[in-house]
Amino acid sequence: MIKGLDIGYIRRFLQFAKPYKTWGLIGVAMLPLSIATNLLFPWLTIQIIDDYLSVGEYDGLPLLIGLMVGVVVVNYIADSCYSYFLRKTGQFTLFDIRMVLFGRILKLPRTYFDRTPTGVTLSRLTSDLEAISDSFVMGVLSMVRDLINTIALIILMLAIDWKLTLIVLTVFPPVLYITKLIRNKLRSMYQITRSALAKGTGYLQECLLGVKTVQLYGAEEEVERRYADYTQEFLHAQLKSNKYDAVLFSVITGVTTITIGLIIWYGSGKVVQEAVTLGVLIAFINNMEKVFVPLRDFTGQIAAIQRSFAAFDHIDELFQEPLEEDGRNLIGKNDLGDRLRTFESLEFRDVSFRYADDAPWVLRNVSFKLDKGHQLALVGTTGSGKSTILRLISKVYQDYEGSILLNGIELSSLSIEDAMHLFSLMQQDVYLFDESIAFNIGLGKPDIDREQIREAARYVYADGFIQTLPGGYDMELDGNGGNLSAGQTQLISFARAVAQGGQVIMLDEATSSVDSVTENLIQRAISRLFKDRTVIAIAHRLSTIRHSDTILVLDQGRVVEQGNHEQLLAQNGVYAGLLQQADDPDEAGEEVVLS
Ligand SMILES: Nc1ncnc2c1ncn2[C@@H]1O[C@H](COP(=O)(O)OP(=O)(O)OP(=O)(O)O)[C@@H](O)[C@H]1O
Repeated sequence: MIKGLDIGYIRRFLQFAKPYKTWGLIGVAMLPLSIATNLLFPWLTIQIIDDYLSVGEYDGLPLLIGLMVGVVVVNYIADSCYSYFLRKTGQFTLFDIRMVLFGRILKLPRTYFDRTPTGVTLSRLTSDLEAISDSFVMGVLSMVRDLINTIALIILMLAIDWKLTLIVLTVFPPVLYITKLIRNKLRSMYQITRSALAKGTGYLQECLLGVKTVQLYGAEEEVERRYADYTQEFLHAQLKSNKYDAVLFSVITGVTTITIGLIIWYGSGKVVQEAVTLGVLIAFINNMEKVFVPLRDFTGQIAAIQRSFAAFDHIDELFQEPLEEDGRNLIGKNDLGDRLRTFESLEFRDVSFRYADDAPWVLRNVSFKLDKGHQLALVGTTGSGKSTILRLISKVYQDYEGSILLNGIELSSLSIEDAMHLFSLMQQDVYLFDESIAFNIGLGKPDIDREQIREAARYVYADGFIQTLPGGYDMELDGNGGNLSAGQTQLISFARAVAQGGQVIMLDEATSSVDSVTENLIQRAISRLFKDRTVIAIAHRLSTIRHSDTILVLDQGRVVEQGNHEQLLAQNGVYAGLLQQADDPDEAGEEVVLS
């Protein structure tokens, strides 16, 4: 009956529902009560009319009417509890699924994010889970209740008067057929509505992200026109489905009225012949709505449940997506002991890497060694592989060839947590949260207190400008640090790296130009780091790297030169060439930009 039903999905879903099974069972227990009271109502109607009102007997009538009120109240309570407890079970289950899924997403490898647009992952956690909640949980709940109620009601009607019931049943097949036809139309309309909405939302997201560019280039009208196209498509699909909905509603109302007419026509003749009692006739008329409305909703519920299978499928894909550390043979904490307490050395031995199996090699046989207290600068033209080296050290990508040894231990056999506490990264494209400056430096870690945050800021010469901002360290940032200058953003990123306490600083120096005062602070901060710390830097300015112990010159993923500033100048090779390109091969060229 339900195409594409996969019991596996449901079983996995039910695993999550296990902790809430008591609520689920209470909800299910309400079902017999709801059905029993639903059936008692027509039965009592017949008793009241035939045994009391028709024969003018009033003794005991108040008791029956009281019973009827009681039945209605119990039916109402049973129905409410059924929905309440089962929905509650569903909501808690979905909450758990959402949290587990989010935790999983955070642990997915970078390659997943490279090949999956953000919007897709976002819709898994939002619209897909909503679809399960709305279409599956609600669809199944109402379908099960309606189905059992309708069948029970028809059995009762058959038991009371099978001929009258046959009149009702003959109307069933054409009603089901017409409903199915209209539902099919509705389904395709819903699909168009959803895809129009998804396209419109995607476009909206893109526009909001790029709103500054839109305003800068005066592209508002064009963007508005395109958005209007998407929104109109959505509106038209909605209007059409509205029309079919209205038709379906009228058909069912019309069929119910016609059936009631037929029952009155046939039944009243039988009442005159005393073959059917008046009570039975009234009870039948009374029940028509209860039979036809679920019939109207039935095909819709099936469609909703089918829709939810697509969502189950999507969510299941995320559950099947291998995690970063799945299948890797990691060294346990006990075996590791103290070997990673302090940084001693990092060595690349013949490391080659490409971003995908069918992608070109980005690093080829790269070898170098960085010892504690030393500085390594990575230099090379754009796309030569500098950032890739930092990404491999940060374990953002893991499937390298060759060997990367951290304190002599293969990096791929270490968990991110064990390896990365030794490193702090100062990124070019730093992300600042919509929180205070203090939060952004300490990243909300409870073991970093306010004094340590200030100390880190002082160390990188950021304290001065932070003090002058309104609210100082408590100033709230917004829009990824939109209320700070590019240079200030860099300094906060430096303070963040220092506050995180990594023993090796990985610096990806920004190329963006900033005002000369801030530039000066940035250069002083970098010089201080180069003097005090172990550093691996992608540096663009000669002033940054000339005092490094080792400069690694990369060209198309290969190390073409290696040595200190003087040695490389003496070689008069690529490094010297890069300096010449930067127009100032001279030692005095403090502001020379290398790439
Ligand atoms: N996520 C990725 N997927 C596929 N290829 C990538 C990815 N990131 C980088 N590359 C490719 O790898 C090569 C090296 O890139 P990388 O970012 O390491 O260069 P870079 O030397 O740091 O350049 P720049 O100085 O411009 O930042 C480039 O050809 C780039 O196109």
